[in-house]
Amino acid sequence: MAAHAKEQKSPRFGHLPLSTSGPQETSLTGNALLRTPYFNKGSAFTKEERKTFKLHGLLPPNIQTLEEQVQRAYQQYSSRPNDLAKNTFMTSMKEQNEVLYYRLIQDHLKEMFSVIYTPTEGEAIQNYSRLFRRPEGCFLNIEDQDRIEDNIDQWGNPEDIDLIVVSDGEQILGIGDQGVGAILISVAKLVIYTLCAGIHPARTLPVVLDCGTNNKELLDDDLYLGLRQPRARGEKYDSFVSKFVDACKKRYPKAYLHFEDFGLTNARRILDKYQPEIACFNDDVQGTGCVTLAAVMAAFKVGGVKWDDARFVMFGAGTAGTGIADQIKDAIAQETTKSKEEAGRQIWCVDKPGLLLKSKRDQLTPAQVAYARDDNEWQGKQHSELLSVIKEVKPHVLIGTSTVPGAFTMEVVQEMAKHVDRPIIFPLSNPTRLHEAKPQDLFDWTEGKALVATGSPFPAAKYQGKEYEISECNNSVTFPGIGLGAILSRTRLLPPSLLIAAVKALASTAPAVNDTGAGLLPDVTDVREISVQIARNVIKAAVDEGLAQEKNIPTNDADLEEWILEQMWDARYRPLKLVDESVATALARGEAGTGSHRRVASFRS
Ligand SMILES: NC(=O)c1ccc[n+]([C@@H]2O[C@H](COP(=O)([O-])OP(=O)(O)OC[C@H]3O[C@@H](n4cnc5c(N)ncnc54)[C@H](O)[C@@H]3O)[C@@H](O)[C@H]2O)c1
Ligand SMILES: O=C(O)C[C@H](O)C(=O)O
Ligand SMILES: [Mg+2]
Repeated sequence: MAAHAKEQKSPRFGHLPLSTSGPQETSLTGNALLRTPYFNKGSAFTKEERKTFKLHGLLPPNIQTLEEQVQRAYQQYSSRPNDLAKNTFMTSMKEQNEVLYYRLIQDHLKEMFSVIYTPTEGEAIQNYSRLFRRPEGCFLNIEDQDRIEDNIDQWGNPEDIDLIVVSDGEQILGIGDQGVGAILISVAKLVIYTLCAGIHPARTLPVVLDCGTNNKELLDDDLYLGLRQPRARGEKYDSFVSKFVDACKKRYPKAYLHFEDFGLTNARRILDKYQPEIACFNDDVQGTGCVTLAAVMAAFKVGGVKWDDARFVMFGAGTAGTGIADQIKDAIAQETTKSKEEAGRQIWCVDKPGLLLKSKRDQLTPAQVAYARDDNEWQGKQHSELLSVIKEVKPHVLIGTSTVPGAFTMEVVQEMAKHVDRPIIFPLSNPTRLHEAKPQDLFDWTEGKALVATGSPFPAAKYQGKEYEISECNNSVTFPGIGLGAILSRTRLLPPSLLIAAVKALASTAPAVNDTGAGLLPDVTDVREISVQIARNVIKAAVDEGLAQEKNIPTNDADLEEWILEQMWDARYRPLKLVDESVATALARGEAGTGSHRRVASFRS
């Protein structure tokens, strides 16, 4: 449901582009209001609201607070037998009452994060066509390219959408092609944006680009809801993506575009094409690169490693692996006197055939070619499997984005530990079952010396009676804050300088500076505050680069932080004001009951 950008007056800053407080206006009453999750307060509608909005007789008489509702909802949640059932419960709750949904998660963030996001969301995606109840988001398909603009158009006026998350479903987490089920990764990433950075939930749009699927199980499933045909490639695919991006630019010129879980052959190519044209971001390449770099920086502080001679092995040089390598390369070049090319030589990439070598360059993606080694460096040496590469390179850092569970064996890890004091090991493949190693094993195999962060959440590891927090090195720590900064500054583009600014903010919040057993990255419960720091740096960088289109950005840090905070959406009930349908309809520019379910509920926010 698109929220109109009613200008908000702040006592401190005057005009604010985004509104997050004050009354909300709607023409909806009775059952229509109760069935609109963005407005519905259920048992918390006040006495006056029940009268004004004709709710008498539609609700039991007792009026509850949001806190009481959270208590009840949490009991219902807890009674669900497993994580997938809990995830389904939460999806239903979101369709009933959005404020309650977000408040419930906010109050139990640590416990629920893995249920509404990775890894359980992966399971929900795999079961999309079986669990389907109500569509959520915008479904575009490659056979209906002529309708893209119309379909996109249904979601609001040009001012209404700040953020679009889009996936084509080819490489969902590490579970591969999930076809139309990818809509749920777009939805989940948007939920994280709202929870962790206060992005207004009604000003976002989840999209799936259904290009067919090569997942045989889905193609053979009678209940599969997506296009039942092989995944399109080549010109047809490119024209689909291009028409989609053009429609977004035309319809929502201010929206920031987030690409998620595209396949290896497309993810980087699409980013490279659109990065110079619009404010866009690929989470798997850039978000992962940023968070991993921040974790590496924190580990270097603990382990005393210097950028000049640090050696890195990337296991799995796909979208995420090369994205991380690029961020690390840039950091080496920045922290030392080396050129980017020299910096790249401190990174060894291993993929399916082994170490990437120049002689095989015609089989490599452009992003991989940058890391291919000279064959003569490896003449007479084993380089086709990870253990031999570890023996030769003696890396300080080993990062896994391969989707190969257990690839970091005891032998590999102990070989690494022979050569460095504090082996830095990040198994990042999601979901949990695909991790290259389990954190507890890494501690056991290295006598507690390993510095570890993982892609999905893990319990603390124990060594000799002491507990070590395992930080989640997941792009969810970075993409919300980067998005918040991009949206509030209305940056025209998102060049690397803005990402560097984001990493600096994140790295400065790292808790494990003195090896106390704390994790290498901030905890998820702190992400909202960290998002403010990240957004502040991104906004400042956008201003410095002349990219910020928002005119009223405060110039000093304290004011800037307050300005950001005032525009972050929070899960609390706001007073409702009944307006004439013609006012609301004019605002929504649509006719009630005809367009998408967003349009039906015309309102100002
Ligand atoms: N923690 C995070 O924030 C984060 C972010 C993005 C991706 N990931 C995870 O990283 C994994 C990869 O994602 P991606 O988008 O880069 O996928 P991708 O398909 O682009 O890359 C995977 C790479 O691993 C390689 N690979 C496969 N089997 C291998 C083997 N036996 N040995 C060596 N390499 C092998 C593939 O050839 C490919 O290059 C997924 O599990 C994903 O969930 C984690
Ligand atoms: O979605 C996640 O949990 C992180 C990442 O984007 C992934 O693809 O694994
Ligand atoms: Mg992803």
